[in-house]
Amino acid sequence: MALIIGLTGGIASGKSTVARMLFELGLPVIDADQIAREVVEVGEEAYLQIVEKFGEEILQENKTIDRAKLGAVVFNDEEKRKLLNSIVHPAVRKKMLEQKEQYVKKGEKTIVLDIPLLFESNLTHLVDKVVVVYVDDDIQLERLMARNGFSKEEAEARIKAQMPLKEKAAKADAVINNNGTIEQTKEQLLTILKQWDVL
Ligand SMILES: CC(C)(COP(=O)(O)OP(=O)(O)OC[C@H]1O[C@@H](n2cnc3c(N)ncnc32)[C@H](O)[C@@H]1O)[C@@H](O)C(=O)NCCC(=O)NCCS
Ligand SMILES: Nc1ncnc2c1ncn2[C@@H]1O[C@H](COP(=O)(O)OP(=O)(O)OP(=O)(O)O)[C@@H](O)[C@H]1O
Repeated sequence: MALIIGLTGGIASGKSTVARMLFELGLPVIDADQIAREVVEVGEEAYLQIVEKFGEEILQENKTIDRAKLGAVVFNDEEKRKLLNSIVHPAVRKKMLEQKEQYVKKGEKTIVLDIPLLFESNLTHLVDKVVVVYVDDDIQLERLMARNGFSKEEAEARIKAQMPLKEKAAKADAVINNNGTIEQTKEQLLTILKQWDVL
């Protein structure tokens, strides 16, 4: 039986940073954000539904989805966010599980599912252990504004669309505190993996 690790956290808390470390350690990582991009490529079923429900105004000239525009809509309107989630999430879940099965068939002993909305979407049953990448509120806001060039309001709207990070940390099997340096984060990750006999 493979060990399935769910990697989650808040927006800009450092999930991708930790996912990269896991990948560099040789573990297969399945990235829900990446899959969420693939399932809305031009012509895909989810793409067609998004255009039908949100209108052509959320498209760029080359017909691909304008993610900044769609983000501005859904992170300021809960109903619209739920609508987008209901279109995108089933397709993401299906593809994630297919990829996981392929890794299981290949004989991988540990598989990581990087899922930002693991708790919000009630997907914890898909994993054996949950690691939450945690940062304090002020650092999260700062890093999100810096990385995406968002105003404080834009960044706060995105943070508010998720379960508070402290609540996620309380539900985790292990928490990585990513307030410090990348090196400190790596050390915490290695300790957890050793505890779980992954390394
Ligand atoms: C709204 C969209 C177009 C904005 O795209 P953008 O390129 O700006 O952001 P990106 O996809 O890289 O997401 C960045 C982060 O935002 C957060 N986030 C994304 N979607 C959501 C959501 N529906 N609810 C809460 N947080 C979200 C996650 O922490 C994610 O890691 C895009 O996020 C999207 O299609 N979201 C719906 C699908 C989804 O839930 N994806 C996340 C996990 S499957
Ligand atoms: N320990 C750290 N020290 C300084 N900067 C960091 C640290 N960890 C991550 N960052 C930076 O913070 C930002 C957010 O990190 P990252 O992209 O890994 O978060 P994420 O949780 O994957 O975000 P999202 O939910 O949006 O996908 C990035 O710009 C990253 O380079």
